Amino acid sequence: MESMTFVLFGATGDLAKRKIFPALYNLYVDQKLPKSISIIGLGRGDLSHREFQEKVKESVLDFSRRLEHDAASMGEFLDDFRYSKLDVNRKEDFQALLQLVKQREEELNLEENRMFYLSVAPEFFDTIALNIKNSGLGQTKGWKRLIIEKPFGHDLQSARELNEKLSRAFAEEEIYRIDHYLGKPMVQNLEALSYANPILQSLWSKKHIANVQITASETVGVEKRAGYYDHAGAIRDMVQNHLLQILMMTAMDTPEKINAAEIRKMKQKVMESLRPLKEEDVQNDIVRGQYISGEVNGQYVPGYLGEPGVNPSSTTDTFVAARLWIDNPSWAGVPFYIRTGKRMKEKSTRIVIEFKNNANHQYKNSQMDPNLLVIEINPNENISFQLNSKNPLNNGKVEPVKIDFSKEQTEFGVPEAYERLIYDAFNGDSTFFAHWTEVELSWEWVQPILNAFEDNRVPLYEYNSGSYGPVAADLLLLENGFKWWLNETIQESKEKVLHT
Ligand SMILES: NC(=O)C1=CN([C@@H]2O[C@H](COP(=O)(O)OP(=O)(O)OC[C@H]3O[C@@H](n4cnc5c(N)ncnc54)[C@H](OP(=O)(O)O)[C@@H]3O)[C@@H](O)[C@H]2O)C=CC1
Ligand SMILES: O=C1O[C@H](COP(=O)(O)O)[C@@H](O)[C@H](O)[C@H]1O
Repeated sequence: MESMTFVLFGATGDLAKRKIFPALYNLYVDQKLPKSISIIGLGRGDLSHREFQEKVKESVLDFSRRLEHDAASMGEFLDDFRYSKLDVNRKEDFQALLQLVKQREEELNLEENRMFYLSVAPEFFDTIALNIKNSGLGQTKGWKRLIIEKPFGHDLQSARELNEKLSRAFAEEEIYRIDHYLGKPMVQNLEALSYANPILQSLWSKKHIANVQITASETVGVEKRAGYYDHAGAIRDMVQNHLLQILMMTAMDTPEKINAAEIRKMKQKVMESLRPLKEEDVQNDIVRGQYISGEVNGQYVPGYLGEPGVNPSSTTDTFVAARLWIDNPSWAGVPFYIRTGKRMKEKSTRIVIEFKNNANHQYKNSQMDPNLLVIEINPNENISFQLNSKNPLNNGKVEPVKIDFSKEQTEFGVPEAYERLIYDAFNGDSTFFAHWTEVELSWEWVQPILNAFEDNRVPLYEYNSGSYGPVAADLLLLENGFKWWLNETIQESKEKVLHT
């Protein structure tokens, strides 16, 4: 891998502490960091290089998936880190940064490859990009790349404005927009499931699939992020980015070649075929909810309006469910249902593919469950297939059987999303980063929902913490003769589990 400089804006923040430093450490242990690298952390406070290295070490000890640490190699890892004080609005701080970057490039004999990671509030993205350009940091003999965190804009217009500003300093192919769901192994696996399994490829369309359900439910509430969340809601926090990205990855046609350009082209086609929401569709196809108090995992928790920092009369959505239609030859007529919510009964991100069930027509009086393909993304990673089979222990009755394709976990766990994504960015592989066109098309689809929420044209249903969300979300499926396949309903089936 080429030598490089990694500049981290927001190096004293929460994301750096919990995700970015542990990811860099695990990449280092797995020998996936460039052999020669200079890592420069930035924050507004006064910190010596040594104090900063201690902070990095603490975060690795607290949050790394690896629990064993060798002091000598930890020392070597920390040696790559330096700190520079920087306020995004102070041009002279960018000059000081440039001097440090150059000094380290000389000391370590690095190529002039520079990666800038913006782990700061989004309102700083454009100022930083501009200052990188104007200070000379962006003029390199090698490459330059920009990694940015979400949220990418607050609505369609602000996203477009932001993109226009960023594009004055960085070309599209230099921008890596992080959507950490795209770093999850099972999401990355979606394209392989179809191209590597001809049997699935032949089933993967409206001919055999009755509906697709994508769920991202969480047990946590708003936690300490009310300042951000109360202005964002589930629609901006989860739907516009993560859920639509999963939808694209699930519904895309198999690309001719497996590379970033082809995969992104296929994803874009899905978004282009997504039926736009008319004003009246929003009321019919979107369900909005907000949690009230209840019990989660046996513990009483307050409602959203009682959370610290939340406006007591807030109408922010903490739950959204939607019915979507992809009007292309593969999926016309197949409803896609998505839903996400905080303070729900279980933490579960998964895709359930329900196959068409002709057996009940052919064999009168039989009430067989449909075949289901369940792709569990988080917290467990697993693929299972539900078939119907005779049970010799129940008078040969035909019952659902779940076949489980789980992989053994290693002692250190699998690389986290941030490890995979940072590694890909080091290598210039943008396959699992969101392209601007995808982001723009996602905002275009979401914008009528934002307008309807803003104007209160969609009811705001209360749901109990610890529940599966408002009943209206069940009706969304019932209208088409379906139901949400919950973890517990799938597991209610007598299980015969075959491990690969
Ligand atoms: N935390 C998370 O789990 C997630 C965060 N994100 C996104 O990541 C980004 C960072 O989030 P997070 O780490 O939680 O935020 P924090 O508030 O914890 O940290 C913000 C960082 O920005 C720095 N900063 C603030 N103002 C300035 C300024 N004027 N000039 C230079 N630096 C400044 C802070 O430095 P100082 O210490 O000097 O104040 C700090 O390092 C945001 O875009 C967020 O939306 C995305 C997904 C998850
Ligand atoms: O981006 C976000 O994702 C998390 C959920 O991520 P997961 O990997 O635990 O599924 C969510 O809690 C947060 O509100 C949102 O900003």
